[in-house]
Amino acid sequence: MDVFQFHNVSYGYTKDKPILRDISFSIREGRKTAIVGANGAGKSTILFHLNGLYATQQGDIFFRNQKVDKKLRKELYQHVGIVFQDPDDQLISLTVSEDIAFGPVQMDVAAEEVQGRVDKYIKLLGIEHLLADNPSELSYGQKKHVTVAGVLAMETDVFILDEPMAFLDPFGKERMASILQLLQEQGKTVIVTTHDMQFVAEWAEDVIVIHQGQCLGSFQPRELFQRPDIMKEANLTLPPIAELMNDIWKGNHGEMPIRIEEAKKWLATYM
Ligand SMILES: Nc1ncnc2c1ncn2[C@@H]1O[C@H](COP(=O)(O)OP(=O)(O)OP(=O)(O)O)[C@@H](O)[C@H]1O
Repeated sequence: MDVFQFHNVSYGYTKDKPILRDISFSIREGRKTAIVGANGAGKSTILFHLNGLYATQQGDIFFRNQKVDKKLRKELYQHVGIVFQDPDDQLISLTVSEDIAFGPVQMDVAAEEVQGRVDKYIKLLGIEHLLADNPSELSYGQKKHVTVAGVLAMETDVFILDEPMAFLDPFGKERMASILQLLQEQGKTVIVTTHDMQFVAEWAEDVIVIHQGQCLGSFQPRELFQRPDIMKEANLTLPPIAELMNDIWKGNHGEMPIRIEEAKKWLATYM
């Protein structure tokens, strides 16, 4: 089943400049979906429609086959958690602990359960030592961990993360990758925007390509990397492993290796 469908959606921040132009695509339930495209392509603008922050101006959005009208748009946040690209847009409380509790409190989760979730997600993110700190005084990476914990604490079944890996150190990236994996194992739908094509290769099942406010299609990663026309039009680059392997693979011996583990196996077999 599709969790979201966009039908001919257009959107502009001002009347004279369309940002999303007649966009149609679907996002499947329980899948790991990446939305990719160059800076300014319109990815964040799409995400803000997915959790009801923005109302459609033209076209229709369907959430689990139900048209998103005024009423459903207001309820979407209970199903769809979103981690913004810039944590400063999201952190509002005076302590980390209050910030993580904010979402579930808004959703009328019982106090005891809220405390249980705060404890659980600070442990998962490894930020127990920050609990009493003021979020505004943390580093970018620490703030990001707090916002992720806050959205996890809402326990929605759709998770959206705008550039989850940006500016994280290698350890932070690993932790983020394992959280995304955990969400997938729990059967959640996870949607991310990213510029990191190696991450797309390693993680994504479906990739939606956006270029100048238009959708160039939905692909599986390997399929996309073998479409130089789409890659070029959307200003995307191959993931480093695919770039490296492309010269020696030359279409021989099965599928093009795009992941690190695949490349290792391929090299051990054929070189
Ligand atoms: N609040 C706003 N007011 C006016 N224009 C905006 C606003 N937010 C975004 N835009 C414009 O909309 C376009 C798409 O922006 P958006 O943030 O959706 O792109 P993006 O694909 O997420 O980019 P990036 O990869 O840089 O995050 C850009 O031209 C941007 O300047």
